[in-house]
Amino acid sequence: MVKMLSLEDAMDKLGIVTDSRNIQISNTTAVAGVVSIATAITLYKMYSKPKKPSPAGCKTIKDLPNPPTRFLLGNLYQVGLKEILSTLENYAWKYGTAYNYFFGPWPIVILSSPAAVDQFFKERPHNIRRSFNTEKVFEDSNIAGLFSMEGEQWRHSRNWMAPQLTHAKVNKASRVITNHLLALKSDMEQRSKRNEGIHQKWFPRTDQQTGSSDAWPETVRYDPDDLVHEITAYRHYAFSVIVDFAFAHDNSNLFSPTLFEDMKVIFDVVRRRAAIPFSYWKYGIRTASDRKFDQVIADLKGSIKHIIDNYNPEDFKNDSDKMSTMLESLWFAAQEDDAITERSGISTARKAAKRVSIDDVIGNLITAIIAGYVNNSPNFGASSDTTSNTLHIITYFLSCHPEVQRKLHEETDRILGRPEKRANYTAEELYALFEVDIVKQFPYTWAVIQESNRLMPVAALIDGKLTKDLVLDNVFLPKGTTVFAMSRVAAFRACPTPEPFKFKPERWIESTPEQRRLHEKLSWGFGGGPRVCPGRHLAGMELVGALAVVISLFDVQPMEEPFSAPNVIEGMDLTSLLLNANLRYLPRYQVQQ
Ligand code: HEM
Repeated sequence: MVKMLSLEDAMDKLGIVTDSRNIQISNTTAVAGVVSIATAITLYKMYSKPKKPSPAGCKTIKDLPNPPTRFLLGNLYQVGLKEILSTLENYAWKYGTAYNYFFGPWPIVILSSPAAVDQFFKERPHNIRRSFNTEKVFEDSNIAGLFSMEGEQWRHSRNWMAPQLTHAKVNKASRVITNHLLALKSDMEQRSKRNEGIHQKWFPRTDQQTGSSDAWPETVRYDPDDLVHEITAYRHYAFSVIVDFAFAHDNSNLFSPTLFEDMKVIFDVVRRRAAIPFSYWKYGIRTASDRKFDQVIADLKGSIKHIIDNYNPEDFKNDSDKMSTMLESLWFAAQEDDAITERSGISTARKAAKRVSIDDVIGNLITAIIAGYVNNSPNFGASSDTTSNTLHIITYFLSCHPEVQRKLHEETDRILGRPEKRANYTAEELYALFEVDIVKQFPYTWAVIQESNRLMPVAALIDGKLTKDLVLDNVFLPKGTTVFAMSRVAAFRACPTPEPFKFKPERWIESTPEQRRLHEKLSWGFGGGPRVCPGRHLAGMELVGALAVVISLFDVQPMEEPFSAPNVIEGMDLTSLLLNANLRYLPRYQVQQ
């Protein structure tokens, strides 16, 4: 007999608190029912529509190859969500520049020719929108911002957000990041100490062993449980820079001290909500994390409102050299104070900002944190930190390429001084050494970042749904088609320099002007077209700062592990995350205890 239980009971079992509802259902019947109805509706919609004629000479979706499918499951049986990117990329190499992948009965067109990916980026957001329910989830969660918006709303937000993140504006932020660099240095010293402790435990010095000459001293005490995957130091750094840049100006006590931890709940909840096809939380159904989410958002909004209410415009007027935070700039733009808005470099945003509501400002500031700290790709439940994962990936590449690391050390030592000296710089001393544009100041360091982004971008795949019929790379795709643009594969296909799969930062410096131009064109680590990452200049400065000032103080090496240890792999949701990359950070200077 099928056990009947109320929705409330079921949700309670799952840790979900409901308002008083008393719908009687059985688990399996309900799930089977929903799946069957959804499938039937989809199949009906797919096959009842009159087929549109495709332009002459174009392929259609039906002409595209696909990996072998199973009834109703499509290709889903072949892959877990974690391996989705590597699976889709391998198929792209096997099936070519355009193929179908079936998510159950739903075909998704996977594009990986440079021409198609380039056009995909250019067509967004007008003719291609984000797929799945990104816009709705953010909107229903009251945190709509640039990342999730579409259409006119997106254009409007982009018009006033992008000017806050220009190259010129970001260059003024080098003073802001110096303090955070010093904090990162001391975090890295801790991390170095901890990992060296593990190393010493695994490989105790044999001359300290006792026992008779025919004893078998235990010279290796490797224990994989000693290792923890954590990039907290990088996360803290990325988080404090973006919070400072967006609103706080070195005044972190404007926010709750637990904000860093609390933000995680935002990402977790948004991710979960995106995976569920209806906005359950709007109907009083709430898990503990949904309630925590509401509280964190309310606190955040309260803090931002408090900053706005207590803001003294004179502070800004009296210090014209100071970089305005995004919040200040937006505040002034909204006040229509022409003199000040011009000085803060946002006059182009003024018109757009006039119509900005406090909720728009808040939503977009939260978006900046989400996108700058965590690239939350809600479509598939992916969540991976953009800046901090990029830093982790780069340090891993450095550990595998000592000759590249040596060149990076040469550049940074030449510009900033020997490690012994610069390890003790104050924030002011460090700031004095920075040129206006630190990305240009450290060309080799920047080439290392570009090369790492080419090989392992945090977003190697970007999704979209067509809002009108389009021909992409000679394939006719009707309105409503979901496409994935495989930007990494596309960039590899047209790599203008030899050995495309190798880590060679020199290709960004020593190649011909034509090769470099092509590399830049194919460089989609920050997306492309109108929706290109507006935070890329800030991210560039953060990354160069961290590598040049902090990471280069250490000799980064892989932890010594046996062959039985798990391989380093590119773990995936939809964004890259390096797994099993355990590193040693050997200081190149005497660390003060
Ligand atoms: C290494 C660090 C970063 C990487 C690799 C990165 C990468 C990307 C990529 C690939 C996109 C395009 C996603 C898509 O179109 O679907 C994007 C969009 C975006 N990024 Fe970044 N990002 C980084 C840092 C930042 C920072 C620091 C900020 C904030 C200041 C930021 C704000 C945004 C926003 C708001 C969008 C959405 C733009 C739109 O849809 O118009 N990102 N980022």
